[in-house]
Amino acid sequence: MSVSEVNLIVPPSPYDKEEPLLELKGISKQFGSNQVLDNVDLTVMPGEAVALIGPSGTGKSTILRIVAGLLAPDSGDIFVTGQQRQGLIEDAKDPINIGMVFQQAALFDSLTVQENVGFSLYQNSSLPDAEIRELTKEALAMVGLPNICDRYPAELSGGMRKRVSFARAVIANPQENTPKPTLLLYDEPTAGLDPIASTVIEDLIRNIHSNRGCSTYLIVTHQDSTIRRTADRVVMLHKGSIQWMGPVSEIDTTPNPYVRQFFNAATDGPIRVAN
Ligand SMILES: Nc1ncnc2c1ncn2[C@@H]1O[C@H](COP(=O)(O)OP(=O)(O)OP(=O)(O)O)[C@@H](O)[C@H]1O
Repeated sequence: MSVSEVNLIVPPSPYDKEEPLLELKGISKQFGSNQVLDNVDLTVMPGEAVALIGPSGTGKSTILRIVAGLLAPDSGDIFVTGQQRQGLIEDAKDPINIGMVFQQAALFDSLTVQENVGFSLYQNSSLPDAEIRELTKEALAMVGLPNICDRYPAELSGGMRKRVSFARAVIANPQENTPKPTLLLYDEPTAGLDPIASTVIEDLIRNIHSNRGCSTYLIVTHQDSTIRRTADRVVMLHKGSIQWMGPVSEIDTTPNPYVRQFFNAATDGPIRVAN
């Protein structure tokens, strides 16, 4: 079965399309004396596919971890479907599902693929084992890996592990009364993959995106093909501040010097490379 033949596992969003799904207002974060984010404002509308780009160490993953509720900003406000976030994800649940796909697939080595994908349902639902198994099978079929339930992460290639982590991020609990929209956060999903494996992942991201329930995502990537093939809008970060944002169709035409330098891979320009 191909990825495109598989049905949605997350129901459609009941939310008003006009309300931002996510708003970051004046977000700052410092680690010791290192000012990593400096007054970042970012709005993501339902259905948007946004790529966060910029040189290494510029705060992209830090933004994802703040959006996921894993890290608290020093200052600034976070609104999720208009509701102000209080504390971290462990303190209060968000009104939407926020799933994060980490750079290193972050699977538990001692658990099977099936147990990894169903992990949140085993932890947070009272569903019987057989139903969780069925849901994990569907999620694995969605990422094009229908027959690997009983394998262990160590037995998979890097690309397969990433696809398993996608399945884990999109699995939904059918016991939740109100269907919630999902915001997916991808941290360098194609890093370290060969060009063909990258294309598989990019297609998968787009495919999950076209399913309405998981239609919004923020993706951090350095890869030119991943930016062009997965994003509608691009946000360029440099030293913790947004330097440019615009549609992906403008990355080759904007005169913005940061964008020009980044896509030309030039050493000359406002982005200074640490030696
Ligand atoms: N928990 C932490 N403690 C101290 N410093 C941190 C911590 N997390 C991140 N940093 C620092 O914050 C800066 C930004 O890191 P971040 O991972 O957000 O950058 P990035 O833009 O995602 O980089 P890359 O493209 O290389 O992944 C780096 O200098 C990093 O060393």
